[in-house]
Amino acid sequence: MTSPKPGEKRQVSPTAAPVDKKAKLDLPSTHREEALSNELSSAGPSKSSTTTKKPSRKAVRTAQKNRKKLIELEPCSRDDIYWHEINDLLGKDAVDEAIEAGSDLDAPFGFREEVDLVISELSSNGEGIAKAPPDRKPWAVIIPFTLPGERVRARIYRHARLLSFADLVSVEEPNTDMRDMSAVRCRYFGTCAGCQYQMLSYDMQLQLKRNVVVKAYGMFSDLPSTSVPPILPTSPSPLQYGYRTKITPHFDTPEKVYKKHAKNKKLKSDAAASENGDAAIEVDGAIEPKVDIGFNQVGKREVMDIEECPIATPILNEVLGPMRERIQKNMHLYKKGVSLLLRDSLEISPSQPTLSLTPGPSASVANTLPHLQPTPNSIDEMNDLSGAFEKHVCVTDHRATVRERVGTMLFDYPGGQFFQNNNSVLVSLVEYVRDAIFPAGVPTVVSEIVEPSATTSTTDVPTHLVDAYCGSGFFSVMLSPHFTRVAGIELSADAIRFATHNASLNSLPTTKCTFLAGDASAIFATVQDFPRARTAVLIDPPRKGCDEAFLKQLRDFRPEVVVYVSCNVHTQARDVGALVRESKMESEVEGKKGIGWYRLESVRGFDLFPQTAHVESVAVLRLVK
Ligand SMILES: C[S@@+](CC[C@H](N)C(=O)[O-])C[C@H]1O[C@@H](n2cnc3c(N)ncnc32)[C@H](O)[C@@H]1O
Repeated sequence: MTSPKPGEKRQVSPTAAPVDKKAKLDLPSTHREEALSNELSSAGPSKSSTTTKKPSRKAVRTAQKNRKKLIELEPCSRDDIYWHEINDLLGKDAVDEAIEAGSDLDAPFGFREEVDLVISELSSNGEGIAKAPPDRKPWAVIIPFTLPGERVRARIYRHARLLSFADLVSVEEPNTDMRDMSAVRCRYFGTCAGCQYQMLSYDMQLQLKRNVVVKAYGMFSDLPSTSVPPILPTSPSPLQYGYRTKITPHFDTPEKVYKKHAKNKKLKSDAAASENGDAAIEVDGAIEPKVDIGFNQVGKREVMDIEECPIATPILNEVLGPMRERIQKNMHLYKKGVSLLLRDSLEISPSQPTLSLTPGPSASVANTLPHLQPTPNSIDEMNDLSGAFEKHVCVTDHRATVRERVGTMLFDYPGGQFFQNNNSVLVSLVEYVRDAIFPAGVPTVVSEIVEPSATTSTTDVPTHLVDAYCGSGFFSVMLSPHFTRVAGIELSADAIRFATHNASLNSLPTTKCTFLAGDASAIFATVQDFPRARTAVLIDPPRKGCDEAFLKQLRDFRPEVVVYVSCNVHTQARDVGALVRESKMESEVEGKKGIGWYRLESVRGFDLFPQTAHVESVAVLRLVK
């Protein structure tokens, strides 16, 4: 038996024994999932079945579901990435052996056991990975905030397949070439799940992100190494703190917190307060207990109370404090937990044209606090333009209109919709995409619609742009000066309304940019009049990447150049690999030899998320004949 590919199914006996989670939790040094896996591996009618109560169907189903969850991984998901990394770290033989023996879910650690480990490498998810000590069976451990070569003490809290997760207790021997704790700016670093890399120099962060791109193409593209060009150095973000234009702090259901507090503290006034479904009391003018409002704690579902986030823009931090106080005072009014929205916006003056969802407020009114700060699209622009100082406000309403400036263009979009989160890097990102589409140099700005003749050769520069997954038209509008026609498609009808509005906000001719609400694959039917040899297709899908239907339509359309932008380099590598392979196979079919295939020309990471392990990736594919 060989180690299964991610997502490959393993049979689970329908007679698997039931799991009494509570009882297993009480076992000393035994973790819930370890207990679960032990139960499951003893599947089959038990010898003592005459004395043991028959498991209920529900219990069997739950046990099977839990096992399945640990084994059948969503391809390219976080867990699937770990699985690939573990296979590399432990070696195929060890993995196959454990699967063969059926011990791939039996962890060699107890729940909350503390172990000394040496970190072997960094996972693409940002944590250190260590091998279990030599006196244990081959197993891997994931520990956040650790670096390769470090000797650390860690406390195990969860198991998966051939893998355990642990909290970092202490770094016994730090990697002093990499770790610089004086660089850390956030007091919650090491506990908050938001940032992974504050202890690293920025150059080191960029190097690590390049490694993630390299590994992603190795793990998921399924291309020979000769088909993957050397991954380019990661493009830096001009701002490394104070860049994030959107944050979503949240809090849990207050009632739960009150009940827990009441139970723990046994407050005298609990009974009275509980009668109102509210165990909060006023102590010296302050509401007790305070509900934590902030971000998730690393490795836990618990929310941490965080009053400031140094990667967020200044206006968001200014608003966060008073907002938290207001909510805390009125916490008893909340029946459920809430995810708050704070979005950095330029103030929209009442005289300026804008669009909003229903009659909701825009960035000119309500829920905003003004703040003067430079618009950090480019340092040159900031220095050169006298109007570079614009008023920033914080939008907290999902339906309110947010405005951002990128270079010379303005964008409006609803607060709850997608927009790139790091404004400071967007001009360089667009310029990179533009230069990839026009490798011989950017043509003079195209101001009029001049349809190319039908006899154009493939060496002609692109004149048409398809913007798939276009959101509120960011790439369409930014790149429109270089094309005669632009067509965008996007699932969200609201985003499409804003894309159309953004074209007019930036005075683009109405005939130049057209936007369609629908599934991305529907775009190709609407651009049949676009000359394929002079069309560039830009793809910027959500994290899950493109589906088969879209990739098939794209190959059928066969544009001259494809630029694939993604916040998930793993699904990007998968899709790019498929595009290269399938297009090559198609081009080798008798009678189709002239259609050409896609060569992966370049891949480069962009750092849209400094201090975190995330990386945006831009892949460029060109049709070769
Ligand atoms: C990463 S965002 C990119 C948005 C835009 N390119 C930008 O830079 O602002 C991905 C977008 O794809 C949209 N989307 C998701 N699934 C889609 C689908 N099947 N077809 C078209 N658009 C889709 C989402 O609504 C989201 O706006």
